[in-house]
Amino acid sequence: MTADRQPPPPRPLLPLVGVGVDVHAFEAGRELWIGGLHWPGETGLAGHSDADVVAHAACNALFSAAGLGDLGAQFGTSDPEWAGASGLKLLAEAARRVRAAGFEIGNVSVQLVGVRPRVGKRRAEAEQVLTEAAGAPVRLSAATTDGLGFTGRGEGLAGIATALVFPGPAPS
Ligand SMILES: Nc1ccn([C@@H]2O[C@H](COP(=O)(O)O)[C@@H](O)[C@H]2O)c(=O)n1
Ligand SMILES: C[C@@]1(CO)OP(=O)(O)OP(=O)(O)OC[C@H]1O
Repeated sequence: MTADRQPPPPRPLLPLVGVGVDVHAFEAGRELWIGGLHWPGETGLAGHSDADVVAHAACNALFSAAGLGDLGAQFGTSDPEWAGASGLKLLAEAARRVRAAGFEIGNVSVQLVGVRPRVGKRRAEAEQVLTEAAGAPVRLSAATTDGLGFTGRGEGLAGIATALVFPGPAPS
């Protein structure tokens, strides 16, 4: 059998988990977008897109679970389509690609690592827009790292996510 006639891989019988991380440095003069929300008065993050580390970590976790690589592989910085793109746009497109690859999405959980913004007071709002974008439940939590590391020093923010996907209906 030649390389281009390999049989398709067996369909997984169990749900598949994925992991995702994203980090961006603060950059003065940029707007801050986190969890699909604008945070007025907060310093923004440097990036080719809006640098929403929560949405990006969620995308990375979804791609990881579905075996689709990662954010950079799917949304290259050379593509003007993603210049300035919102995290919600990237998350909606990531979810679309995961479903197109034959998976249903169970849920995504994301933790923001950093001191500011304080996500607790806007958690419900962020979870709503992220869930709408993914078409599946997305939960958001946060931790400060107690002053340690680059997040503790206020140099940037990190997002860490897990995602669960499961095989969709078998193709007929
Ligand atoms: N950006 C953040 C960071 C934390 N929180 C909330 O504060 C709690 C305490 O944080 P620790 O790092 O000291 O554990 C945390 O559990 C969150 O509820 C937040 O809202 N936004
Ligand atoms: C999102 C993309 C594309 O606009 O750019 P950035 O906003 O810089 O974000 P990063 O987390 O470095 O992922 C790479 C790219 O996919």
